Amino acid sequence: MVAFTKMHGLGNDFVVLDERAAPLGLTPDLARRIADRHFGIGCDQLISLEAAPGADVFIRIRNPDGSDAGACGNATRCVASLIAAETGQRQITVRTIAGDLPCTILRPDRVVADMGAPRLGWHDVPLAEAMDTLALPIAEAAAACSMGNPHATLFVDDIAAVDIGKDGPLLEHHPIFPERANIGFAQILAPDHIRLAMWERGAGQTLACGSGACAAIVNAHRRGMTRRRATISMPGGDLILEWRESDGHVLMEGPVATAFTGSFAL
Ligand SMILES: N[C@H](CCC[C@H](N)C(=O)O)C(=O)O
Repeated sequence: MVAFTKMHGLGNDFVVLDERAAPLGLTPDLARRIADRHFGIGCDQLISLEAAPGADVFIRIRNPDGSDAGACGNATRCVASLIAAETGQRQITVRTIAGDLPCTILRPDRVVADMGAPRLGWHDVPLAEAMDTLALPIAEAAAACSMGNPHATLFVDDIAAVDIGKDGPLLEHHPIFPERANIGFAQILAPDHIRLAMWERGAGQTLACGSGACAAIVNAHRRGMTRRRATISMPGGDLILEWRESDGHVLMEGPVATAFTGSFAL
């Protein structure tokens, strides 16, 4: 039997598997089956912990469609809290394929993750051809950046008027995004408050997305719509984001929770 921990950040939920001692031999098909909410355990992302010399842990991030992701803000905070509970450390470095992310444990259920610096060039996202990442030709007000994974933020007047289940998948698969993209619909409520709804690449609509919240503050500030620090309210709750002026890193503060633990036969 394989033990798992079911965690979430703002309802963005994860099956966390510990592969530090030995790999489980997961394949995209197995990942899809574990992530299935009816025939499996169910989650927005499947997270594998792996040993990481020089960091506290490496996380491999898989979507419910079996694809890999380079970043996951909510899982980064969740895993940091898990490792902190094991080690008693207050500072945890979570390694991802996109880099090392230093995390600070504020409380057992509240973590700040340094998500690193966004990448703002069209080829970084990536986009299909050279263009201004602040003005994508897919909507009136749309901007893109990479947080280690591709994000587009569409600024809308009223999120309630958006048909996310229709527009989300169309934009995720738009030819402008050769690796697809995570799509955020953002409504500016105040210079320090953004409402955000997410359509995630490979996962669909989720209650929250940490890297999407990072992209929202970066893109909103670049467009002159917000300050560098804001509360991002998503259906699952609030994150506090700061795009730090001194080094350009994005800091994300928010809650983490363990829902339950269990085991299953692979
Ligand atoms: N939920 C995650 C992001 C998952 C991104 C994934 N859907 C991708 O393909 O990049 C977060 O909290 O940042």
